[in-house]
Amino acid sequence: MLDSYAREVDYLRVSVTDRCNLRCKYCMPAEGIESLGHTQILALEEIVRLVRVAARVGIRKVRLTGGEPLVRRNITDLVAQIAAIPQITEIALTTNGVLFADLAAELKAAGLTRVNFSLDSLEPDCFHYITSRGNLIDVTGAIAKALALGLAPVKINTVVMKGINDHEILAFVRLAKEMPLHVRFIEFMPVGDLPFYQTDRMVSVSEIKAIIAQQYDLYSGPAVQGNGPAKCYQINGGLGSIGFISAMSDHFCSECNRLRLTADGKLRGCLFGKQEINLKMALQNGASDEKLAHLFSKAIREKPRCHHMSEGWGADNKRKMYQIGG
Ligand SMILES: Nc1nc2c(ncn2[C@@H]2O[C@H](COP(=O)(O)OP(=O)(O)OP(=O)(O)O)[C@@H](O)[C@H]2O)c(=O)[nH]1
Ligand SMILES: C[S@@+](CC[C@H](N)C(=O)[O-])C[C@H]1O[C@@H](n2cnc3c(N)ncnc32)[C@H](O)[C@@H]1O
Ligand code: SF4
Ligand code: SF4
Repeated sequence: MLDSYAREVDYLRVSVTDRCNLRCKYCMPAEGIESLGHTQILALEEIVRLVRVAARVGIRKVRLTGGEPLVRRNITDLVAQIAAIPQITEIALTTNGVLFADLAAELKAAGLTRVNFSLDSLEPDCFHYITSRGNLIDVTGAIAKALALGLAPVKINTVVMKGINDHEILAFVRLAKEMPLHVRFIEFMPVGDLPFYQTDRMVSVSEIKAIIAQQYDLYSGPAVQGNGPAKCYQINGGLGSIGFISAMSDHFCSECNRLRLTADGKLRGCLFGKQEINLKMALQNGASDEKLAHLFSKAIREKPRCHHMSEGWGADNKRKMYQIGG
């Protein structure tokens, strides 16, 4: 379905949980997180019903995210049930990878199409520092497993932070050159009013490109399969590719194609907007599929033209990235 700015909205990002087994400094504080209770989050059957209804208004691609989607119990059943909805042509996952290796084969058998991994450092100590508790080897093992299972294209999301991991930019490019991995450098966004965010920790895409240009020529090539905002480039002789997600310096809102469903059942037209439609409440009040479809259409019609992130997150905006589904 087209929104008010003639953008085709066919992509739904579903946050299946606000919980996570890591504490990446750019996303969650290390201590003091209060998770939603079981009764507050959408049941798996409710998620499946909402995706089925969303398909009626034109949603064709679904991405499971969070929090960490793989900490949600019975996630494989959810994948299988969404994959069984005839209009849904793609079901993808964004994960930190920690639990992926053990679940990979069953997720693929259930119908998972592809997977994006968050990986911000290739150095064990730096990785542990950024994630507050993670082991790099779990994630590299998970990535190897995804490649072995042919869940291609396998993408890597790397949030670049000045003085933290910006010295590894060229190492990530080398990784994308030597392996069939699609590394996307992401600008650090001030999502969720986090104390760790500082304007001078953000490294812009143009700064990242200047560092890469010291050693590599990037050139435009065939687009990598995807529905997201990354701009993709090839490396001479490379097996993978490099992408840039310039959420801050050059936002991509004019091409936005997505809605977001939060773990507690709120439908959002924009990652940064404050407007939400309470689908959990509608479900509890016995809403029919027609009524729910109407609410999805309303979210699409009222999708904002673009974000206003430079104005800050707003003290009244209590939402965090891990609650919205990054
Ligand atoms: N500003 C903004 N950033 C987004 C949006 N969607 C994704 N991002 C950023 O892009 C990163 C990568 O997103 P992924 O979850 O891997 O999904 P994707 O890029 O849509 O996936 P592909 O379909 O593989 O292109 C996220 O972590 C966010 O930082 C969005 O709608 N707005
Ligand atoms: C919130 S996580 C959820 C999925 C999963 N736990 C993971 O880490 O891939 C989704 C994505 O959001 C990104 N993200 C979180 N906080 C961010 C921030 N402040 N700026 C930019 N990207 C951020 C992460 O890098 C990750 O790729
Ligand atoms: S980015 Fe993903 S893995 Fe890291 S804390 Fe946020 S939800 Fe967890
Ligand atoms: S900031 Fe909002 S409008 Fe812009 S791309 Fe992200 S979700 Fe879409």
